[in-house]
Formats: sequence, structure tokens, C-alpha cells
Amino acid sequence: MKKIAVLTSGGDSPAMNAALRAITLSCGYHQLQCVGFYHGYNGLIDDQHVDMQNLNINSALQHGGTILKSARCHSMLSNEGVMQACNTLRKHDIDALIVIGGDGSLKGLQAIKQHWKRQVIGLPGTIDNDLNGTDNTIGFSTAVTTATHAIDKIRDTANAFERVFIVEVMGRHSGHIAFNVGIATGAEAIISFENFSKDQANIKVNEILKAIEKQASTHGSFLIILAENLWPGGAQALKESLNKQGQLNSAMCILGHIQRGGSPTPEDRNLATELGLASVDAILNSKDNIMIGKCSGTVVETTLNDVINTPKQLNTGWVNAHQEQLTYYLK
Ligand SMILES: Nc1ncnc2c1ncn2[C@@H]1O[C@H](COP(=O)(O)OP(=O)(O)O)[C@@H](O)[C@H]1O
Ligand SMILES: O=P(O)(O)OC[C@H]1O[C@](O)(COP(=O)(O)O)[C@@H](O)[C@@H]1O
Repeated sequence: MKKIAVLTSGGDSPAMNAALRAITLSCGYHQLQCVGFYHGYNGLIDDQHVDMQNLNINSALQHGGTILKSARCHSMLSNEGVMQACNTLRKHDIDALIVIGGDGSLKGLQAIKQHWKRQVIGLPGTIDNDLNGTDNTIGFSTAVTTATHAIDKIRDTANAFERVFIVEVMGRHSGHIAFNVGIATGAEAIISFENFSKDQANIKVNEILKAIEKQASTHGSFLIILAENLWPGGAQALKESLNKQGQLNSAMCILGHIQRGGSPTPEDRNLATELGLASVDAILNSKDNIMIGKCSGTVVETTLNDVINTPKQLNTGWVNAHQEQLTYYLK
């Protein structure tokens, strides 16, 4: 009987459980053994494993997080760590390894592939949507939905007080969340990696203050979506600059990890299920060294090399639409 191993790694993303469920059920259907490793690559290094058939996988479907737990694992950045992970795979006579995670996790999978010659398959699991080879990553839809609902509430109070609000969203170093959430919430300004560089901070503050002045004569509130890890000094520093130079009482909110958790959207559950099933099919079809994603409605395979080495650009149409048509009245 073929033995398949699976683990979830890096930042957890909603609907990782849906992918685990699909993989476990598909393995059962095809009479394959399915072994889960806990805590990302740590569980592979320390041999913390579970027979996936023994987990109550169905009841996990509607929950965020991951029943296999997730973690970042420093040991994987050394050759010894990678070798230890490979030893565990050999010890259990694993035939194929599926890793659900972001670009770091897929780099880890590539490192394993260099020392372990059996099949490796990646699934795109990150809220950031920063992986080439799939239109959407598993978890992105839920993160955008959660952030949109939270910001809609902030907008209510911003409207009531005719107040400027800065909301910082996640995304690590990409603006997929910032632009999708910013456009969905009708933000007056989006500050993200695609339209801002750190040396433009003073120019940006002046530009925003002018736009706020114009906005005051239409409807009162002014919403700024800020990508994390971008503004020098963070959202607090932006707030202080606006308040000082514009004599404002703007407020700031960092949405943080609420974007990573919660019940996954049906879109995320179904994407995770489809990709989970496809990963087991790929193993049965002797595929190797690939990530499985979905582009334009079709399940696609991309080499790990191409996923890792080709940055996924944000649709420039989205960036331009926001800066031109959707905020023309603020110019
Ligand atoms: N270059 C690398 N070589 C080996 N393992 C890596 C490498 N980069 C990341 N990893 C492993 O993948 C884990 C998750 O990566 P990280 O970048 O934190 O999250 P994500 O996979 O969500 O992008 C890391 O903690 C580490 O164990
Ligand atoms: O929870 P941590 O370890 O502070 O990491 C925060 C980072 O994780 C994320 O939520 C998800 O990123 P990854 O999927 O690449 O791990 C990022 O948006 C954020 O920058």
C-alpha cells in the first residue's frame, strides 16, 4: 500500500483543514495510507505523526486553523534539519509528501527534494495570495472577506464621526489583500507595495491631506488601507504625521491575525477541496516537484521552481482603477 504524508506549514490559513479532509478521504478511497505530521516541518524533524484516518477530519472542515497545527521551523534552514526531515520520511517509508503552505514552505519542500528522491507536491496555503501558479491561494478569500466585514464596521463609526481611519492589513510584502479589501470597502486611499515606496512618505502625507480636504465637502469619513511592513514607523507613525500636519484626530486600527482565522468562505473550502483531491491524483499519476493551483477555472500544475522564482504580480488594472477612476474626485 502506497504511503502518503501531509503537513501544514508557515502561517496557517483558513481552509487548510478542507484540504486535509480532501486528501485524507481521497487516500481512503484509493486505498492509500495517509500520515500527518504535526507543527509544520518541526513534526517531520521530530517525528510527531498521526494516522490521518484516526482524526475527526469531517468536523474540521468549517473551522480555520489546522488540525495538524502549523509552525515556522528554523531547523529547516540548515542542512542538518533538512537531512533529519528526510530521515523521518525514509523511516516511515513514505512514497510521497504533500506540503500545504506559502512560498517559504515550498522552498522547504524543494530542499527536501534535493535529498529525498520520492514524490513531492505543494499546495498553495497562505492568506497573502503571493504565489505564482494559482489565481487564489487557499485562505485568501476568507482573509479578504473577514477584513472587509471588519472594515465595514469601522466605516460606520468613521461616518458617524466624520473621521479619518487608517486600517493596516496583512499581506507580508504584497498588496493582494490591501487592494482587494481596499476596493471592496471603497477606501479613499490604498497604500501598498505596488504604489508606494518608503522614500515617498512626506509626499504621500501631503497628497492624502489634500484628498481629505476635498473629501470633507462630499461625505465625511476617509478610509486609508495600509499594507503591513511598509510605512516607516508603521500605521501609528502615519497617524501621527496626519494628525500633526493636518490638525486631525485620525484613528488607527491594525487588523492583524483576525485575518488569518475564522470559518473559511465556501469559495476557500471548495478551492482547498479541489486542490486536495488533485494532489492525490497527481501522486497516482507519478507527478513530482510541482505545486497544484487553479488558474482561470482550471486546475494547473506548476513546477516548484517556477512558483518560487517567479513573483506573482498584482493585477495592475486593479491598482490603476483605484488610483484613477475610483478616486478621481479626490484629485
Ligand atoms: N529556503 C528555505 N529552505 C528550507 N526551508 C525553508 C526555507 N524557507 C522557509 N522554509 C521553511 O518553511 C517554513 C515556512 O516558511 P515561511 O516563509 O515562514 O511561511 P510560508 O510558507 O507561509 O511562506 C519556515 O519556517 C521553514 O521551516
Ligand atoms: O503570525 P506571524 O508569524 O507574525 O506572521 C505574520 C505573517 O503571516 C501572514 O499572516 C501569512 O504569511 P505566510 O502565509 O507567508 O506565513 C502574513 O500576512 C504576515 O505578515
